[in-house]
Formats: sequence, C-alpha cells, structure tokens
Amino acid sequence: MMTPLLFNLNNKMVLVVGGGQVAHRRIRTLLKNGAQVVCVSPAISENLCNIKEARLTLIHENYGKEQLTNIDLVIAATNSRALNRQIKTDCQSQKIWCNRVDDPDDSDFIFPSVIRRGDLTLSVCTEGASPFLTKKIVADLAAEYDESYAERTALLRVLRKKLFAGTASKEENTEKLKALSLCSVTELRKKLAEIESSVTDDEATIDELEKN
Ligand SMILES: C[C@@]1(CC(=O)O)c2cc3[nH]c(cc4nc(cc5[nH]c(cc(n2)[C@H]1CCC(=O)O)[C@@](C)(CC(=O)O)[C@@H]5CCC(=O)O)C(CC(=O)O)=C4CCC(=O)O)c(CCC(=O)O)c3CC(=O)O
Ligand SMILES: NC(=O)C1=CN([C@@H]2O[C@H](COP(=O)(O)OP(=O)(O)OC[C@H]3O[C@@H](n4cnc5c(N)ncnc54)[C@H](O)[C@@H]3O)[C@@H](O)[C@H]2O)C=CC1
Repeated sequence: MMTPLLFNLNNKMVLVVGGGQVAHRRIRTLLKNGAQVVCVSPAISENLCNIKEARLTLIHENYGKEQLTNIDLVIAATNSRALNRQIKTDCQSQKIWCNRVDDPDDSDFIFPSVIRRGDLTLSVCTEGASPFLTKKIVADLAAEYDESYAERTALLRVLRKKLFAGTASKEENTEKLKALSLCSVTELRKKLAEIESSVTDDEATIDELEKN
C-alpha cells in the first residue's frame, strides 16, 4: 500500500531516463510543479524537444550511473524493463527515490492522476490496478468539482484568515468555518463583502474617535 503525500518539488533536481510518451507526460507534470528536470535518452520525442523551458535540460545520451550525481529524484521511463530495474538498483545504492513507470511495486513513489482547482487538489490512484478506472473517476470528479471550486477555495481561505484574526472564541470559529465550507460561491462572495464593509466601518469609527 502506498501513502498519498503532497510533495514540494520546487527546485528539486529530477532525472528522467527515457524520452518517449510516458517520459513526456511525467516531464510536463514535473515542470508544472516547479522541478528542475534533466532528461537523458538517445532518442527524444519531438514533443519533448519542443518544450521551451529553462528548467528542462535534454541530454541525447544513453543512461549512465554517473548521471545520478546531485539528483534528488529519478523517473525510470525507458522501454527496457531490464534497464529500468538497473536504474532502480543504482538509485537504491545512492539513497535516491525512484519511480519505475513499468513497475509500481518496485517504485519508491508513483504518480496519481490529479485535478487542480486553484488550491484544491483531487488525486486519484489505483496503484496500477486500472489506469483506465482512474481516468473514468477523474472525468466524473472533474465534472462535479468544476472550475468554480478555485474561487470557492480562495474565498474560504480569505474568510478563514479573517475569522482567525477576529476576537471570537475557537468554538465559535469552528462552527462558522464548518458552515462556510457548505456555502455557494455567491454566498461566500457576499459574506466576504459584508466582513470587508464592517471592517471599514470599524476603521472609520476608530478614525473618528482618534480625531476627537
Ligand atoms: C503505477 C503507474 C505509473 C507510475 O506513476 O509509476 C502506472 C503504471 C502503468 N500504466 C500502464 C498502462 C497504462 N497507463 C495508462 C494511463 C495512465 N497511467 C497513469 C498512471 C499510472 N500508470 C500509475 C498508477 C496510477 C493508477 O493506477 O491509478 C495515469 C493515470 C496518469 C499518468 O500517467 O500521468 C494515466 C492516465 C493518463 C490520462 O489521464 O490521460 C493507460 C491508458 C492510456 O494511456 O490512456 C495504460 C494502458 C492500459 C493499461 O495497461 O491498463 C502500465 C502497463 C504498461 C505496459 O504495457 O508495459 C503500467 C505499469 C504496470 O502496470 O506495471
Ligand atoms: N506509467 C504509465 O502510465 C505507462 C507506462 N508504460 C510503460 O512505460 C514504458 C515506456 O513507454 P513509452 O514512453 O510509451 O515508450 P517509448 O518507446 O515511447 O520510449 C522509450 C524511451 O526510452 C529511451 N531509451 C531506450 N534505451 C535507453 C537508454 N539506454 N538510456 C536512456 N533512454 C533509453 C528511448 O530512446 C525512448 O525515448 C513502456 O515500456 C511501458 O512499460 C506504458 C504506458 C503507460
């Protein structure tokens, strides 16, 4: 059984071995999430060659153990099971975490399928049992949790911060936060506008008092 974690890839050095379709998918994900990527492969797909991104380095060479120097994570994405196994073994001896795209059981981590709605992340995985089931579930969830959830999450973050900055008790805040999480985007916008105008009123009152 694997453990779902949210991992901060900003500025991590990731070596992707292989330059085919699966490597391309992984590299796009890695770049989107802030990683520095080195891709090593004798053949590199046109899709990959067309990515214009300073954080991506393409090296047209066969894999070699020396390429693991200064690497934080490795994706073994070649079409050779024997080579992917060798890469995993090399990583293990250097205590580098490795994902084998052809063998989840021999991987330190695997990639779920992910839906992003601003700060809301939905992640689905069957641990390799059925990537097609994952795709179907992701399609269902994407329709239910549509783009409006980005604003909903952002509004909730602001309202939560404002509640914590106020003087209400912890219990009161918990009740309010629970209720807010069930509100629609329209209701949340209204609540935020109310809070902001009442804060302005308070500030105005303080200004008045200071003047007198
Ligand atoms: C462990 C994992 C990899 C990891 O992260 O390490 C893994 C492993 C393997 N996949 C294989 C095959 C296929 N994978 C897909 C598709 C996807 N695979 C993805 C993830 C994962 N696949 C991880 C587990 C996720 C989970 O289980 O939920 C998705 C969700 C995300 C992504 O890859 O970005 C992506 C959806 C893309 C999208 O949404 O577009 C399709 C369908 C298609 O391509 O349309 C097929 C063909 C059908 C079939 O074979 O079922 C094989 C056999 C290879 C062989 O034949 O040798 C292995 C190896 C093995 O099973 O041993
Ligand atoms: N995780 C997943 O979602 C999926 C995984 N797979 C697995 O992933 C493997 C790769 O799939 P694709 O990318 O479609 O294959 P592909 O054939 O498009 O790419 C393989 C890449 O490995 C490179 N390669 C071969 N020898 C190498 C070496 N010595 N050093 C460095 N690179 C080398 C090739 O040049 C090529 O760029 C498949 O064999 C399959 O087992 C397949 C489909 C989905």
